[in-house]
Amino acid sequence: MKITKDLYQSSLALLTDFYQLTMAYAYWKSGKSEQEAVFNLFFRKNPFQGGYTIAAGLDYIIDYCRNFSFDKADLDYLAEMKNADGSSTFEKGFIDYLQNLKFSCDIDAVEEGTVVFPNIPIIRVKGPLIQCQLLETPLLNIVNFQTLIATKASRITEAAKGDPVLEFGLRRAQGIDGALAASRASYIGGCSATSNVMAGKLFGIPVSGTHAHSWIMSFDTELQAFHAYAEAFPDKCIFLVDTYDTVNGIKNAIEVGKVLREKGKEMLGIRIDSGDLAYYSSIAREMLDEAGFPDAKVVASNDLDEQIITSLKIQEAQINTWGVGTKLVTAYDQPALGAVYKLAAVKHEDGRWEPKVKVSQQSIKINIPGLHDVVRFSKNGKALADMIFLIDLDLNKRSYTIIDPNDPTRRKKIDTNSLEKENLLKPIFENGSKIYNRPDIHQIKENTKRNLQLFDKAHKRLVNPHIYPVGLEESLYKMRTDLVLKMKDYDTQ
Ligand SMILES: Nc1ncnc2c1ncn2[C@@H]1O[C@H](COP(=O)(O)OP(=O)(O)OP(=O)(O)O)[C@@H](O)[C@H]1O
Ligand SMILES: O=P(O)(O)OC[C@H]1O[C@H](OP(=O)(O)OP(=O)(O)O)[C@H](O)[C@@H]1O
Ligand SMILES: O=C(O)c1cccnc1
Repeated sequence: MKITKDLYQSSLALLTDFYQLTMAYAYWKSGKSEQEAVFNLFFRKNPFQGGYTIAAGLDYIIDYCRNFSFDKADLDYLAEMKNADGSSTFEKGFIDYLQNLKFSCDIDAVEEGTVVFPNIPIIRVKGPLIQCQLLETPLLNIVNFQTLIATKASRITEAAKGDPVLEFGLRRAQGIDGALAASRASYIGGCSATSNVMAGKLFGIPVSGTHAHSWIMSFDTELQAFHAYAEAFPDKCIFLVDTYDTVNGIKNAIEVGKVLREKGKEMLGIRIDSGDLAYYSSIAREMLDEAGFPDAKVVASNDLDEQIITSLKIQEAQINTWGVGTKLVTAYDQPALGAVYKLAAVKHEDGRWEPKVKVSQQSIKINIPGLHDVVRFSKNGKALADMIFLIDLDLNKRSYTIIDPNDPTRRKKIDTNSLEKENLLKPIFENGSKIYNRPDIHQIKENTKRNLQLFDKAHKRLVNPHIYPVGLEESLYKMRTDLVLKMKDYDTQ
C-alpha cells in the first residue's frame, strides 16, 4: 500500500505539532529521551451519538512507522530554526540525534474493522519516551479521521440494509488526502465501491459510476444522449433520468433499454438525483417492471445520509443502490472523532513501571493509568462486555467485576464459565520490527462485517442505542482511583 509519502515526495517526520519537537528536544536535553514509556490512543465518546465505532487507519500507521526518519531536508529545516534572539532553536547535537533516530517501539493495536468503544486502547505504544511522544500527532491524525469515516460508512450501510452503497464524495471531500483516506475508510466501513479512481488504484477498492447531467445537456435531447451512452457503454448503462422531467426520463431510459436488448445487452438501471426520491423511485419501479425490466436497478443520490436512507426505507422507496457523497466523506454531523493519546506509565531504572494519570475536574477526561490490555468476552458468537485490565492480571479467574470508569455505580459481574474471550490488542511492531501480517483491504472489510455480527442490533440503532458494557477490572479501577486521589493530594499540599 502506498500512502502520502508518495504523494508528498518527502519524509513525513515533520507532519507533527511543533510542541512534539520542543518536548523531544527537552527530553533529549534532560537525559530522558530513552526512558521507556507507554502511551495509549483511545476516544471518549462514540461519534454521531451512536452506540459503536469502527477502528480504521492502522495500515497507514504501519507505513508511517516503517518510514519514520528525518531526511536531510527535514534536518536542514530544523537546524535553521531560530529563537527570538537569533540563536538556533535546536542544538546541533539534537539534529544529529534525530538523524540517527530509528523507530524501535512496540506497538499493539486493534485490527482495522474491529468494533470498538470509548476508553478501549485502540493503539498502545511502548518504547523510548521521545519516540512515543513524536508519534502522538501523526497517529491521532490518521486514526481520528479514518475511524470516524469508517463508522459513518457503517451507519449508512446499516441503514441501507444490505443494498450496495457507492461512495461519491471526492468532489466535496476535505482535500486530496482527506478524499483518499475517506474512500479507503468508507470501503472498510461497508461501502461497495468508490467513484474515486485514484483510491481504486492505490488501495484496490472497486470503482464505479454512472454519468452526470452535463452528458445529457451536451446533446439536443435526452433520448439522443441515452442512445449515445448506450453505444459507448452497452454493458454499463445506468441512465440519469432527472435532467428535465423524471417520468419522461424513465420513459426514455426504457426506450433505449429496449434497443439495447435487441442487441443482446441489458440496461443496468437508472439513477434519480433530485425530487422526492420515495415517490420517483416507486414510479420508476412500476414503469420498469411493466416494461419488462424487473432486474433494472434504481440508484438514488442527492445529499443522502443514514437518517434520510432510514426514512426512505420506512416510506418503502424502491431504491436498490445508494450513492452517498458529501455527508459521508466529510462526516457532516460530527467533523472529528476526538481520540486522544495519553501517557499511561513510565519505567524506572530499577525496572519498575510507574502508572501515570492526568487528573481532571471532568471524570471523563481522567485517563486510564498503567500497562493495560483489553479483552472481549462473548458467548455463542455474541459479544457481552469488554474488560480493560492490568497486564499482570490472572486471566483465568472464574469471575470478574468490571466498573464503568466514569460512573462507579455502573458495574457488571462477568462469570467467565463457558465464555469465549479475545484479546483485542494484537502485536504489530516489536522493537521497531513489523511482526503483523497486514490483511488486504477486502479482508479488512470482511473483518468489519464479522465484527458487526457480534453485536446486538440494539447497539447499532441510530437513535438512543443501547450502551455496550466496557469497564475497568476492579483492581485497575481501584489503582486508578487511588492514584487520582494521591495526585490531588500532591496538588493541594
Ligand atoms: N421522500 C423523501 N424523504 C425524505 N427525504 C427525501 C425524500 N426525497 C428526497 N429527500 C432528501 O431531501 C433533500 C432534498 O434536497 P433538495 O431540496 O436540495 O433537492 P432537490 O430540490 O430535490 O434537488 P436539487 O436541488 O439537487 O436539484 C435531499 O437530501 C434528499 O436526499
Ligand atoms: O449529494 P452527495 O451525497 O454529495 O452525492 C454526490 C452528488 O454529486 C453529484 O452532484 P453534483 O456535483 O452534480 O451537484 P448537485 O447534483 O448537488 O447539483 C451527484 O449527482 C450527487 O448528487
Ligand atoms: O458516478 C456517479 O453517478 C457520481 C459520481 C460522483 C458524484 N456523483 C455521482
